[in-house]
Amino acid sequence: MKNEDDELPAPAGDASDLIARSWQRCRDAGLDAAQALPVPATPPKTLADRLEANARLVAYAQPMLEGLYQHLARSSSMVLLADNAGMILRAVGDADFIARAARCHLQPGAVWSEAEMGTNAIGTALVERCTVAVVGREHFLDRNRFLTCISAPILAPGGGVLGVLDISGDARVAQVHGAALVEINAGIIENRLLETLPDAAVVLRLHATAEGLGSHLDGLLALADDGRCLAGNRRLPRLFGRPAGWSPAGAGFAELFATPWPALLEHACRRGEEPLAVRLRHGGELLARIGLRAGVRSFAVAAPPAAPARCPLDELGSEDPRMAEAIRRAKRIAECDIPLLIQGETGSGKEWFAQAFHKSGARRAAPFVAVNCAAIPATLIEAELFGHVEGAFTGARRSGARGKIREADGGTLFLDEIGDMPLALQAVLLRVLETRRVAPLGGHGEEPVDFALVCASHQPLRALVDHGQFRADLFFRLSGMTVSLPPLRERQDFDRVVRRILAEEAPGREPRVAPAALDLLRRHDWPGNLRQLRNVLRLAVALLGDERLLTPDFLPAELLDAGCRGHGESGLRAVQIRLVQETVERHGGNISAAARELGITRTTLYRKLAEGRGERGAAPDGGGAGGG
Ligand SMILES: Nc1ncnc2c1ncn2[C@@H]1O[C@H](COP(=O)(O)OP(=O)(O)OP(=O)(O)O)[C@@H](O)[C@H]1O
Repeated sequence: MKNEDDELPAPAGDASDLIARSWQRCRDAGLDAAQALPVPATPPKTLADRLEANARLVAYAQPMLEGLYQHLARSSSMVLLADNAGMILRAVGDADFIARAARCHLQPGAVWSEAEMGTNAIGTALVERCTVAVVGREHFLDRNRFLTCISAPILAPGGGVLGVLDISGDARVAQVHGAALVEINAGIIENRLLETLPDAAVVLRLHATAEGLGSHLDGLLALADDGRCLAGNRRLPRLFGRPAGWSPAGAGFAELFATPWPALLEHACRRGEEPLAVRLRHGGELLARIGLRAGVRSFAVAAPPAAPARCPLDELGSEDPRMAEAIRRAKRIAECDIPLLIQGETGSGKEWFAQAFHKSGARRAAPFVAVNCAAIPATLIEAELFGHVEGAFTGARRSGARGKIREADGGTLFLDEIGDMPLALQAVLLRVLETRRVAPLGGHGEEPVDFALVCASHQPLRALVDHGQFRADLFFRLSGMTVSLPPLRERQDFDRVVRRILAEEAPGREPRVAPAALDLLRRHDWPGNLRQLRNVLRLAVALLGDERLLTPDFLPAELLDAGCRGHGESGLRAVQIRLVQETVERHGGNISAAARELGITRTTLYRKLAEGRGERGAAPDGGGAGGG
């Protein structure tokens, strides 16, 4: 039988010093080409941590992974993203090849550094900091020789390597143009990271010719609002006649350009993205397209509102560990344009969370536009989101409509219950997210839009993807960062939540909550979560009038019945007893008055009091507090 290895490409004799250097490093490190596959050592938590630490990288790389894979589809290959330690973070590819690759741990969570896996494109690109192809038997470890891998490093805006973009495939299938593909796409990811740097107020795209401006060959320069240079992309040094690896970070605008900074801003404000010829300090001229970042668009005219003293996300109740974790994660990306997905039961505060997220970011001065995908008939969502021109369809508004996406331009679009969005529309939304352009129904042209995206769902979106009800590519696009809000019944800061809502509902006269009432509230299941709690407390405050003590009498009767279900009969009995004791106390020991108020007989009331004292023979009557 023919050995599969015989069909593999042999290492090109002088294939490269680069491969030879890598093999030497492997030998020096004591790696053995025949070594067995170790048991995977990475616990899933580590992968989750790395995904979180690299949230911006993952968010901007994901569309590139999918786009690249479309080029390669059905060619026994996959596209991978690894972090700067070589850990694979994401993989998109043929199901068959993914399964084969998993046999040598080429999968998310595995570390493909040279030290772990010998010469391989990911690990070797990280060491050599350049695009690397490792073909078949060029791999140091025997078990990896069925692969051909091509990787390009992804450089951080401020310098250093952030990660690696890789195409891996069957060594018998030639990866034509693979190196160019990974390199171009790595450059595009770098550009997106630079364009969205949280501190950048202005991003210049520079090119020597008008025809070349706007392509992936542009030099990019990110600047703060005072003209200080923050970072440049890998094409910038050549445009400024500097050596590769030169960084503009820290330089003032006037150190690089002879054109004055205010003139540049004025041009941007008056002429938008129309190219401007800018003079360089050391001679020569480049064409510049000036991008003013959303949220700071009007900074040349008026300063953007200052960030609030306390982060709005912190106001949501960070005393609960799960809320604190959700807040901590969201705060990490609040200043960047990474899509946030909020999962949580109905009424658990997803929209409030989204609003606080918006107010915590650079777009806080721009609109927050919410769309509930479950509340709009499927036939109308498209017009609602994308807008329509006059008479685009029967029933269309005569004047047309801008559509929610264009209303959110510059700000944040919140898509609630995204899981309910029809599949056909998911494809349209994906296109808008990819192109950042929107075409109103019945119109001819597309318009550019710029918004941060926050989505929410009470259904686990991942499960919808697994059942084919939600597009996987859209899911990855939406979930740059996912946070889960705990249901109210599981919140450890329940008492504080009650007090906070009471303070909001009865400002200046916050009532005290009697222990029995708090007990009742704590025991309830709260299927409607914060919304339901607020409604219950709002009603209680209305009934209280001038009274200052919120007792169980002010709570809806069904709270007692429904809420205690599932807590067992003894729990129910304890609540009933506490309720009876409190009522008697409030009536100064007047049993008849208390029984009248509770709607039970005096005998039942005595029995409850006896039960409370732990006296024998006090049988429960089995009814609710109002029975007897
Ligand atoms: N952090 C909070 N503190 C106090 N009350 C809150 C908080 N968050 C939400 N609420 C209350 O709960 C109500 C519902 O909140 P929200 O609309 O954000 O929930 P949701 O999870 O988006 O609900 P749905 O799943 O039905 O869309 C709000 O109107 C508000 O009264």
